Amino acid sequence: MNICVFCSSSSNLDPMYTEAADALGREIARRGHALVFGGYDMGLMGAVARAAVEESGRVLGITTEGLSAKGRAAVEGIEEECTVDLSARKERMVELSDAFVSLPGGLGTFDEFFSVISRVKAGEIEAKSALFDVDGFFAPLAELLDDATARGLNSTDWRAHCGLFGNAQELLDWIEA
Ligand SMILES: C/C(=C\CNc1ncnc2c1ncn2[C@@H]1O[C@H](COP(=O)(O)O)[C@@H](O)[C@H]1O)CO
Repeated sequence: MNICVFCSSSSNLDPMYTEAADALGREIARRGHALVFGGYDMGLMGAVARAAVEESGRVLGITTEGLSAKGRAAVEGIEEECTVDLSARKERMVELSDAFVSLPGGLGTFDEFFSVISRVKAGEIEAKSALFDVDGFFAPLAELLDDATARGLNSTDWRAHCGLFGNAQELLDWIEA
C-alpha cells in the first residue's frame, strides 16, 4: 500500500512530535508499505521520511519547482518527483496514494487533510484518512467538526471518513483492516 503522510514542515518542535513522526515512518516501512510525502528534509516531513529510509522502506517524495529553487533539500535516499507547484504536488500525492495520514502541522497540513477528506466525502476518491493525534493536538478540530455535525452543517458525519488515533500501530492496523 502507498501511504501518504501530511505533516508540519516546521523545525524546532517539541521532541514528542518528531518521535511520533519517526515511529510512524518506521512502522510504515516495517509493514512493507511505501511512504508518500512532501519530499523535503524539513520538520516532521524530514523525520517521517528519514525513519522510513532507515528501515529500508520505499519513500516517494513529491517536491515543487518553486521550493527546490529556494534551496530546500529533499530527504536523501528517496525517489523524488518534482511538480510545478503546491496544487500539482497535492494532486500527485493523492494520485499515488491508497491511504492518508495527517500528523500535527500548520496551514499546509490542514489544507491537505481537508482536500482529501472532502474528496472522499464527494466520492471522487476512495481511501481511508487518519489523524495521528499527538498530545491531543487534533482534539479542538474534532470538537469543531463534531459540533458542525450536531448543528446539521455536515451533510455526512466526518468520522465516517476519518479515524483518530494516538499511536502508529493502532492507526496502521485500522488502515490495513
Ligand atoms: C516557507 C516554509 C516552507 C515552505 N512550504 C512548504 N514546504 C514544504 N512542504 C509544504 C510547504 N507548504 C505546504 N507543504 C505541504 O504541506 C505540509 C506542510 O505544511 P505546514 O504548513 O508546515 O503544515 C506538508 O505535508 C507538505 O506536503 C517554511 O520554512
